Amino acid sequence: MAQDDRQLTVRTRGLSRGFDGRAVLNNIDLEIAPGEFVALLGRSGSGKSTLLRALAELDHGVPGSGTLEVPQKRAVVFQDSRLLPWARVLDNVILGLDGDDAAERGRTALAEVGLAGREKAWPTELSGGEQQRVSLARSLVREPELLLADEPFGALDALTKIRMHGLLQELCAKHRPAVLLVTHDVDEAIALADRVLVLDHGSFAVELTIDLPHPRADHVVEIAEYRRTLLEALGVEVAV
Ligand SMILES: Nc1ncnc2c1ncn2[C@@H]1O[C@H](COP(=O)(O)OP(=O)(O)OP(=O)(O)O)[C@@H](O)[C@H]1O
Repeated sequence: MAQDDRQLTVRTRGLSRGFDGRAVLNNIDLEIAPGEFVALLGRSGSGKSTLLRALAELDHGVPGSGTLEVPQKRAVVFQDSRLLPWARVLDNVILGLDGDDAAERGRTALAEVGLAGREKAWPTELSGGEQQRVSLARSLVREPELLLADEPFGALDALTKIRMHGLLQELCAKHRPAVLLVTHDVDEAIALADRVLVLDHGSFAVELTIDLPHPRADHVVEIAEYRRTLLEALGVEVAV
């Protein structure tokens, strides 16, 4: 089959973005297949969020060029859950949804993220991890073909983060959105992704397929090898 005939959820060609005359993304060709989970690593300032915002079409006014194909049915999750403080949890989840069954769908999504019974809570009554669960439910209820996540677990403690990895993995296995996860965490990328990309100086320096079944934690030898490859690509010396 010719390459361009493949069914893809994301396709960029020659995507470039820059600020103040300085190139941040340089001719990026990115393809994400339906249901594929891609993690994006890169040093601070390498352009990860710039790429994610371009895919979310949240970068109007940013100078750039290239083409971008993304589905309309997409959702974005940020490090900060961005819940509306004056709306109860269920209302946050279904805000803007049409249909008589919106509340029912919202309840189902909340149950899926482990928050059944918390529909009437205010966001401030929830822990950081619970707020991120609500944020995931708000995305899920929209049945996105593409989930864009910008360091969604970056502010969580280590244990909560591991639980959230399990939850996200479970939700993705069930709903099969294509995912682009921006993260600083090499272990998170290896735990979750089918493919890891390392962004450096505006283009992909490394592309690594994580060829392990889920759950992955027991595959310590392979994980160590992937880890070494990715840390080297990020310029971190690994002394073992
Ligand atoms: N709105 C903006 N105006 C000017 N420069 C910007 C703007 N947004 C991003 N930049 C610059 O573009 C570069 C890439 O930023 P970006 O936020 O995409 O990096 P990142 O890899 O996500 O970083 P981090 O890991 O620290 O979040 C940085 O040098 C940043 O200062």
